[in-house]
Amino acid sequence: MTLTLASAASLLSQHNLLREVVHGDVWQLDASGIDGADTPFEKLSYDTREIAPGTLLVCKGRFKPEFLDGTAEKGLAAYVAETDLSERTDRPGLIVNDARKALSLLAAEFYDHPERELTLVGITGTKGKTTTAYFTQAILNAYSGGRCALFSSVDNCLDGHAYAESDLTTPESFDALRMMREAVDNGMTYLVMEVSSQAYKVQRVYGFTFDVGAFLNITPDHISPIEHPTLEDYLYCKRQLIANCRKLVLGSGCKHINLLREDAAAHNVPVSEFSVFDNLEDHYDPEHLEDLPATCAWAVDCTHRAYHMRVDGVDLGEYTLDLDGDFNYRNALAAVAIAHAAGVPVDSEAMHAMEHTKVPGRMMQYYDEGANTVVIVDYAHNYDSVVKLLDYVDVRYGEENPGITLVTGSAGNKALDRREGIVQAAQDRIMRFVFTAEDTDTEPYEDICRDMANCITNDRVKSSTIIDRTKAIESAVEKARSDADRLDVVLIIGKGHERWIKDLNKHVPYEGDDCVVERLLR
Ligand SMILES: CC(=O)N[C@H]1[C@@H](OP(=O)(O)OP(=O)(O)OC[C@H]2O[C@@H](n3ccc(=O)[nH]c3=O)[C@H](O)[C@@H]2O)O[C@H](CO)[C@@H](O)[C@@H]1O[C@H](C)C(=O)N[C@@H](C)C(=O)N[C@H](CCC(=O)O)C(=O)O
Ligand SMILES: Nc1ncnc2c1ncn2[C@@H]1O[C@H](COP(=O)(O)OP(=O)(O)OP(=O)(O)O)[C@@H](O)[C@H]1O
Repeated sequence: MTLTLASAASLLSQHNLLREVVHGDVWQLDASGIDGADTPFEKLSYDTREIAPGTLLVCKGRFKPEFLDGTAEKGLAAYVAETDLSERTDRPGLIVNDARKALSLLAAEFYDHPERELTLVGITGTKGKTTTAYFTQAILNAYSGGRCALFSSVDNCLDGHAYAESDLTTPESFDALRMMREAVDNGMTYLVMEVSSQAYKVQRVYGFTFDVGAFLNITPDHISPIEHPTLEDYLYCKRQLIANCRKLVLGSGCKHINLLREDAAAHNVPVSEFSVFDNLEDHYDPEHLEDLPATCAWAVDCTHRAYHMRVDGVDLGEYTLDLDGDFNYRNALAAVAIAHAAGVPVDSEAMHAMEHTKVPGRMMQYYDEGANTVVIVDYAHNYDSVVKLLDYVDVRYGEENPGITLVTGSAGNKALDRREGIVQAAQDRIMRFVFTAEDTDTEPYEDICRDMANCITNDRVKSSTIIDRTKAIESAVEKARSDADRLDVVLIIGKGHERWIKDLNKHVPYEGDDCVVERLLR
């Protein structure tokens, strides 16, 4: 479909976004009288640095009028903005109530609605989005012969098998639609994407309807001046996925679950809830398994190395994942329920496809038997995920009473609640903290580590700060290996497989937690 000034004005008007069309001193509702109003735009962009001849520019967010200087020479055809920018450009402007919503609608039109050619799966939740998205993609790929694309906070995949590092958990709407078009042109029929609360806050998924939406869980996170002012706002944004999906897969036990059910009922969205039990006998009579929830999983034995799964009342048998942790079995059950809601029959072999899926930087375990040491590199970085990680250590290694060291930092300038959360989750269960650098913007690493150390209230736990992350890991691992009499578990969290650390919000090259550990244990 071609996008012109006249058709863009008409689309924005239909969605009650258009205030007026400005061209010099002339302000009007009808764009058709403007020279070139029916000439197709060659390009759509939200960045002046990307302008080429025939570009329609959408000015959004913290856009500055001076960015327009010199854009006429580069080929700016017209712009969309929330204010009249005629003082900086003689190009016509579509003045709108919400430029981010406009960007999403215009991009869908510009790329000829690729979202309509894909079965769209959107996954939200505080924790488990990436893992569940990878698991779901594995099932849908197995079912469709490799026709499932993925947008995740780790990587994007537009052809079912090649992965490229991503910037955001949920891409900007324009980028999402551009990549969807590429995915469709590559023959993809499914897209699994993570949907962050920010995505709804800043309209990155405006106008999208997900064939299946999944709401995994909600725990405090992402509360800061640049994300969400309150937990209520965080949850409110996440809840928008329910209003914008056709079927909902919902994690039972979610806080405020009644509100989430009400959301689904208010929007006529059918709900499939899933539950996970550590120990089935504590909850159900093994003689009456017909009483079980339709979609659930339970640990096969006390080692939790395998789970039994049941979906929509059908027994799927035992699952053993390549990724340890009860939480990953919960993510796996979510993926199976999502795939079923997306049309995969419960008895399809594809339902087992995620058993050998690994997710970069999640639950990577290393053993040094000679030194009686286990090292785990994981992406836990808030209260709940650290609790869950320590629960796993307890189930797997608890009998050996290990000495646990936690190597952790926390994000600078945002998600401020994580600092206290991580310390509180761990301080009564570990031997030692090593505080270190994690991604920051302007806030110094030293201040973040000091903040975390100041949250310690248990005076039995040891702590030290080594800002250089490589050195922090080296020190923690070497210390653990020096004492072979007792089992040591070193948990290195918050960066996963990332090969950079952000300073001043810019990527600074970094060896990677997993690579440091592999080098040390070689
Ligand atoms: C708060 C927020 O959503 N910010 C995002 C947003 O910023 P923005 O629109 O204000 O953009 P900006 O960078 O200030 O610039 C304003 C506009 O001027 C344009 N520009 C800029 C310079 C220039 O010379 N010319 C020009 O036209 C920019 O392209 C932009 O369109 O748009 C940018 C790209 O369009 C995003 O990169 C940026 O995300 C920031 C970096 C970010 O990190 N956001 C985090 C909080 C986030 O979204 N996280 C969630 C969460 C994750 C989770 O659950 O783990 C996520 O989905 O990733
Ligand atoms: N279902 C879950 N419940 C609680 N914690 C989980 C769950 N799944 C994973 N985790 C923990 O959270 C970490 C991040 O997992 P994952 O990347 O899948 O979640 P995410 O929602 O994408 O996270 P984020 O938005 O913070 O990047 C894992 O390394 C693990 O420690």
